[in-house]
Amino acid sequence: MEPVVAADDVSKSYDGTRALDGVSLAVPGGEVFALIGPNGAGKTTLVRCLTGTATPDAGSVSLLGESPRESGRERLGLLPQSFDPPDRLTPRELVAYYAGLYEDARDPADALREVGVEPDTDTWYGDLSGGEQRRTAVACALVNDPDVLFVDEPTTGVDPAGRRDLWSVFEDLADAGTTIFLTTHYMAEAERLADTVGLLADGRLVAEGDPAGLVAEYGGESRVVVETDADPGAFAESEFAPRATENALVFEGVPATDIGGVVAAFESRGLAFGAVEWRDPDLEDVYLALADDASPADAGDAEVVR
Ligand SMILES: Nc1ncnc2c1ncn2[C@@H]1O[C@H](COP(=O)(O)OP(=O)(O)OP(=O)(O)O)[C@@H](O)[C@H]1O
Repeated sequence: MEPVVAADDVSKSYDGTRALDGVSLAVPGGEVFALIGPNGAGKTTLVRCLTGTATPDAGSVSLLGESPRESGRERLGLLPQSFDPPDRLTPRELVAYYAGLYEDARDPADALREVGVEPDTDTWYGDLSGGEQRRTAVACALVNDPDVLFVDEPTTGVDPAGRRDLWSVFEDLADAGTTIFLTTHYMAEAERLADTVGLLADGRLVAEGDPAGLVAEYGGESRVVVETDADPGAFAESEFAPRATENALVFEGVPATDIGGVVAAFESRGLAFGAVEWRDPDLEDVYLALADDASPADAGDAEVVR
């Protein structure tokens, strides 16, 4: 079956900055694709190419089987990363404005309720909290009941409970057959929602696959994470070779039964430490392993993990 969203060897530069460098992907109908990657990796540029608001310098894109500029706008929902509507509109007025652009739109109040915004509020958009603004923006993107929905960082600025509410909204849409293309900096969001995750780094898709497959391939082993300021060098003469993160040391490959050994190693060295956690690797570990060392020189074609 023809993919709903497709990119074939897409490249795009801005004034000498190569934002996309030979990206290919295909999203089948009804799937959720999550694009992750560091700031400046090219995610928004890819979304813009796929939705027809930017034109690739090379390669081709298709949306619902057509050039994005030609595919009917009533079938597409788009929440751009920066959405800056007039401040002096209530959420209902704003969503009604978007509904008015389509022949057959949903009831604005229903769309607002779905994303958790009170449709009868008199508060202007400009006075809503950042999270309420983002939810209202999501309501604008889905008011035309699109077949394919692009959401560029939809939950940035939304509090954890609100984020989970929006995840349920996206899950319900996906269950009803909507194809969703999501970009996010929240790995838990990608892990929960996506059928397929693509990791973009320096304009190249360096890995692609289902979340569990990516974790199995790149996430490494289970690990003990110890909150501490201690230097990993303190363990040079030990059986452990920890790696430092911002506020912790990570002891990879240590089974749960050996937590005591790690704790004893801290105590015998007189090193201060806080919380001790044993956990399996997750998508964040994949991201840290791949996004950090991807460079244009060493990023080959995306390795597909299924
Ligand atoms: N309109 C533009 N003019 C010039 N450079 C641009 C433009 N849009 C993007 N870029 C550059 O292209 C690169 C990719 O940017 P892009 O916004 O696509 O990344 P991103 O992955 O979405 O980043 P973020 O996670 O910070 O939103 C960056 O180096 C950015 O500065």
